[in-house]
Amino acid sequence: MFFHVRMDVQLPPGLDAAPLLAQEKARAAELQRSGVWPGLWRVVGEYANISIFDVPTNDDLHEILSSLPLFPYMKIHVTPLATHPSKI
Ligand SMILES: O=C(O)C[C@H]1C=CC(=O)O1
Repeated sequence: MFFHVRMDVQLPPGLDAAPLLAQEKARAAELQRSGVWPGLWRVVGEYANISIFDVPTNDDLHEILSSLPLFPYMKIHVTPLATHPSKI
């Protein structure tokens, strides 16, 4: 099942984010290599991304998103995707 996910990152001022960003990058790479995170784009001009996740259930997606080291600092909006009847 595909999900369109937008993540907006808001780091608190004064936080030393370097270790967190390194952990996030490693976790994102792991999830991309495993195939569950097939799409990841930066939103131009914003500290945000648009992602596609391919996971079996809502619960799986929640588990993955909440495992991200930046999860406490992101506003996340999820759109579940269904097959379009006109898709060939
Ligand atoms: O930078 C971001 O958009 C937040 C997050 C998503 C992937 C990643 O490496 O960091």
